[in-house]
Amino acid sequence: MKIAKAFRWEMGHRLPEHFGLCKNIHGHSYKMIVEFEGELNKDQMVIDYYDVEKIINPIINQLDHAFMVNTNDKIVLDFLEKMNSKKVVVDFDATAENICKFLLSEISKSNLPENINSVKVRVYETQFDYAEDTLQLK
Ligand SMILES: Nc1nc2c(c(=O)[nH]1)N=C([C@H](O)[C@H](O)COP(=O)(O)OP(=O)(O)OP(=O)(O)O)CN2
Repeated sequence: MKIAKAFRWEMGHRLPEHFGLCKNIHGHSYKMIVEFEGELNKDQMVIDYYDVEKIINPIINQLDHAFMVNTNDKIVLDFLEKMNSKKVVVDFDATAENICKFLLSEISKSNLPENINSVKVRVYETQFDYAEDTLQLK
């Protein structure tokens, strides 16, 4: 059985090596759908939506109104530091694919209930495109 919940956040990024417009500093209204798959627990739930929020909200709060910057992108990193601007420094370019991996890695740090077999995240960068990845726990 699966349950899912959607989350939104605003975040800036750029893809420094991109051939097109994405190399520019810009932002997106990101949307993530997180799915938990597993057996029903004693409360007849895969996981309570309240508990999903407890796991996901702190991760989203890190990202919301921040700029996700690759640690190698020294010009932007320097600018953000001088501006004392909210940032998430990562060791990858902020593609939708890598943001999925990042989110799954953050989710895996929380104490997930024993009955959960897998977690899937789907990240929409725009209304029309998304990346998706799954963390298999069992
Ligand atoms: N596989 C991926 N391709 C692209 C990514 C990505 O993360 N993974 N990212 C970008 C850019 O960040 C870009 O901002 C989003 O691209 P795009 O869908 O083209 O967005 P637009 O709003 O410009 O879309 P329009 O169709 O022009 O309205 C690019 N590729």
